[in-house]
Amino acid sequence: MAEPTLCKKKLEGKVAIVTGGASGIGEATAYHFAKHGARMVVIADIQEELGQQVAKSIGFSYSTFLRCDVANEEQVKDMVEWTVKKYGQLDIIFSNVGTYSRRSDQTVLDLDLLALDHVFATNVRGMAAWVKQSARAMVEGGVRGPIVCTASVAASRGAVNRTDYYMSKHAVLGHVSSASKQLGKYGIRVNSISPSTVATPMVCSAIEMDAEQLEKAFEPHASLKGITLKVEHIADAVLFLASDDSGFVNGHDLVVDGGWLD
Ligand SMILES: NC(=O)c1ccc[n+]([C@@H]2O[C@H](COP(=O)([O-])OP(=O)(O)OC[C@H]3O[C@@H](n4cnc5c(N)ncnc54)[C@H](O)[C@@H]3O)[C@@H](O)[C@H]2O)c1
Repeated sequence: MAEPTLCKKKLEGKVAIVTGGASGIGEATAYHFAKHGARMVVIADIQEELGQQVAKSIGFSYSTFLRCDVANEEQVKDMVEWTVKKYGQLDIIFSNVGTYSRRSDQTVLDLDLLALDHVFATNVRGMAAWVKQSARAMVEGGVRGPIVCTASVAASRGAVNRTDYYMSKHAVLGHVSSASKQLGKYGIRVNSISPSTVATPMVCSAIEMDAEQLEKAFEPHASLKGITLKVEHIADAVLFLASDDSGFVNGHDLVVDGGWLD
């Protein structure tokens, strides 16, 4: 048997974009990508101060922040072009931005369609714009880069409220599945992650709980006991899908829910 050799870092030399990298799951993943050798992690977000802070604490030699509203395709296109021009390539995209509805009481009978439009503009249109523009750059540059999108456990079930959010996350799975079939011929893998509830600013403010309260409230949902879901667990799953460790995985939704019990 050959002598074991030291493993190289999983993302050595790669250029990655993380959308929604100023906070929560995106922030944890931006750190994780840098820790695993990414040459540059470009953070896209609308929260400028927080985004700059994340890039600064990773180190400006390894990370940078650009303001980009994912609902605006021109901004998405500009950011992809800027990244390719500045760093020579785009290897990995983690399209992670998502938002809750302005209204938590979105039920089928009382659906506020303007609030639905807002959620869809970010969660569906924004996701589609990122997959489209980054895949175009990858095809053009001959890059067989992985694309990872954030769905949710809400992508595969219904709920008694937040109808628009649940609908939008179902759309993410449909989009990822189609993209994986269409982009496979270029060697581009497209997968998603589906976390269950994890304490991030988005969820804590929507549910009006602090992190500790939220973790306690959702702990009974997991069949797995003695461990609490943290954003780092999700970043681990994203890293798997973004690295060669998942080299033959395409069109897969990786659920990170500790065995969610309905
Ligand atoms: N936290 C959870 O329990 C959970 C569970 C399943 C799925 N998700 C999904 O995870 C993803 C990340 O959410 P999070 O929980 O880390 O929330 P978060 O609020 O901590 O992070 C989301 C980030 O997206 C940014 N953002 C929002 N709208 C934007 C836009 N139009 N353009 C650019 N940036 C924008 C926000 O500024 C924020 O920094 C979302 O897609 C969310 O739906 C979260």
